[in-house]
Amino acid sequence: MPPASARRSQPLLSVTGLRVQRGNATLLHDISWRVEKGQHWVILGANGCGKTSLLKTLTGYLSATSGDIELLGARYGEADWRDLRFHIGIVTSAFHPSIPPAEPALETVISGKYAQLDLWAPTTKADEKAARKLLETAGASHLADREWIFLSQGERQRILIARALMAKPRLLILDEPCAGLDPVAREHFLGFMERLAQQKNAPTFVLVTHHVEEITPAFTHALILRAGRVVDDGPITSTLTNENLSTAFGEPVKIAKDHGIWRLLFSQAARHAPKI
Ligand SMILES: Nc1ncnc2c1ncn2[C@@H]1O[C@H](COP(=O)(O)OP(=O)(O)OP(=O)(O)O)[C@@H](O)[C@H]1O
Repeated sequence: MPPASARRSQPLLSVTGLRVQRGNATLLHDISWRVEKGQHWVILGANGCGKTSLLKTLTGYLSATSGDIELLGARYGEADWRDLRFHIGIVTSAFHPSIPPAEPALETVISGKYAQLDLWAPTTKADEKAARKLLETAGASHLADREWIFLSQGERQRILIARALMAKPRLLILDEPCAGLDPVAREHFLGFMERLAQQKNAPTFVLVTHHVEEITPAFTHALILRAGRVVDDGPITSTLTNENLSTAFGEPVKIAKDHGIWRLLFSQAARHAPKI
């Protein structure tokens, strides 16, 4: 066993020289990224910058052309990615169509323990108890028996977070969790996410978004992407700069904090002369 000092320094996730190529298209170029325990990250970038490709590669749905990914010291390719995937919870609207419309929310949550969509395994009393507790954490106890088809967007996101937490992941990826939420539902959801991230023993959060307003105080670090490359990564205070965000979004922008909320300011010209 390595000495205690080495064990302490092992990152939760380490991505080195990751390149993903499909045909003539290079989706990700030489991505290196290191996530330590206790950090919470936001991945920011414009449409098409490679966020989804990175998430798919981390969760084993897209294979790397070259480079290394290590999760808790286990290297993809050497360890079975299906085992590694249990340590990564992911909440994405891409799952929505795979959830049986008549499945009650409680079962959707329980299915997370088995990393399964469309639960078929027999459930135990202990699973049910754990799922009810998570529904309570998500402020969704009242939805336990409600069928998926009837849940609102905001309710679905909470149920999917509770579902992801069922497997006790070390890393929880939230892929644009506020997409489709009205402004009030979004504020409530951000408050819920913030409380969850601040909890003792919370997994490390990775929030994927286009919107700096969604970066709540729990987030400590940012990875900024542009056209499949890292623009910058590191502590929020040094990465959320006018220069990095202007590069990321391909337009001069300014970043400011207003009553504790990050905002991106555009010049008037951006609205009146859209790029076509
Ligand atoms: N299998 C593929 N073959 C070729 N090109 C692909 C493939 N998958 C994705 N791409 C391209 O790679 C680029 C990055 O796509 P990706 O979905 O990762 O972007 P994104 O940052 O998630 O975008 P958005 O914010 O719009 O969801 C896009 O230009 C996309 O068209």
